[in-house]
Amino acid sequence: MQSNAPTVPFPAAPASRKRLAVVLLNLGGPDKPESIRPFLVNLFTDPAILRVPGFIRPLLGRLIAYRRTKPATENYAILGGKSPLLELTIAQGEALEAVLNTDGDVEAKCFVAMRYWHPMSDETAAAVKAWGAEEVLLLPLYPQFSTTTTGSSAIAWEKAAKRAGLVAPTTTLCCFHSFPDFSAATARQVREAWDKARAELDPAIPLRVLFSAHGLPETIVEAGDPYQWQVEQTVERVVERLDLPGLDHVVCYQSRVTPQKWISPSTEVELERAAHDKVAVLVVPIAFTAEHSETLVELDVEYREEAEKLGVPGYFRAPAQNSDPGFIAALAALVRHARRQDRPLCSFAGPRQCPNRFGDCSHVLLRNVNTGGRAKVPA
Ligand SMILES: C=CC1=C(C)c2cc3[nH]c(cc4nc(cc5[nH]c(cc1n2)c(C)c5CCC(=O)O)C(CCC(=O)O)=C4C)c(C)c3C=C
Ligand SMILES: [Fe+2]
Ligand SMILES: [Fe+2]
Repeated sequence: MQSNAPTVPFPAAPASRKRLAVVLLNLGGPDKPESIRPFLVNLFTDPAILRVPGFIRPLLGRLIAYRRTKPATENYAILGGKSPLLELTIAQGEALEAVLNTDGDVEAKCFVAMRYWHPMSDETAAAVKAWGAEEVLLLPLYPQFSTTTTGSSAIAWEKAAKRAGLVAPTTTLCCFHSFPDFSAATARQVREAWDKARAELDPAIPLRVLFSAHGLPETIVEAGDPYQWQVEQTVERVVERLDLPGLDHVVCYQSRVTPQKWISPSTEVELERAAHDKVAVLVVPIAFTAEHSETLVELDVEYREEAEKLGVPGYFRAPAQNSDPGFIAALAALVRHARRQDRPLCSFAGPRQCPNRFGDCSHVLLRNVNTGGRAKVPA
């Protein structure tokens, strides 16, 4: 894992080992209380998030950010005034880099490019160039593709790479919602959390799994965003591997922050239903791969309190992946597949096509942004 600001020239790589920069894409979070407002301004002025005519966006985005600052500040105060996301992402990068460098054919280095707070794409693209990358792989830490997350980050990276003069061939991975190694690693963590919850809970009380994903405004899904469909796919694959026949489970959506209609059911409504049905819940974050405010505050504090108030007879939470070795091994497998470009990583099926802007990638996620080359489509 390389700091984004190299101060000394890097030594040349041995001739046979290509320099592969793996750029981990994530959303980012404030590093101190004063960063909360500008972080929110960056987020709400992104056209992928605030879909209004361009001339209104700067003003409206700032207004929404201004109104969101107080609740966000209260949330981050619980976490010491900052988001843990960068530290956790750096740790994921270090772990991934160690695994990738056991391969003989590459010299891999992981970088982090956050979308709305530092290090952002411009700094990272400059660092990747300074390191002398011969190949770049953009690896989103979002399992499911959304135009609001991976799509937005990929667009930001493309512009930043141009500004930095980074010309190394670049591959973008759009998603890994159904990637078997990812499903298996996630299922292992969920199963462990299930067994622990079951051991603590009165055997007479049923336990329901709430797979809780970040929500999206309905209009974004209606416009073709595959996120919700991919979340459902992830849940199906994970449940298949849990080996808990007849498991009572549901997919629900958290973190609504705008007044529009968001996709449903909400996690709050599912807590009400659990209270009504007198079942305990195991909440599993299914669209975040690292802990941050929406898991550590929303799930662990707010929803837990709400569940208690509603009389839900038990509240348990499975951890996000963070640097779980199984998850890191799955990321390494994804990187290897992506480099070989010989396997379909996207199971976005049928006539619907993955609307990521790097092409009509039905079944194929990868495209070489700089050269226009396509991944091979398997027969
Ligand atoms: C319209 C607003 C938002 C959409 C759409 C949205 C989509 C989306 N976000 C994530 C993952 C994360 N979101 C995070 C923070 C965050 N997100 C929004 C708004 C939207 N997100 C806000 C306003 C914030 C800031 C925090 C807050 O005010 O509550 C984070 C990082 C948080 C941290 O602690 O670091 C992540 C990660 C996904 C997966 C997603 C859609 C698929
Ligand atoms: Fe978000
Ligand atoms: Fe796709």
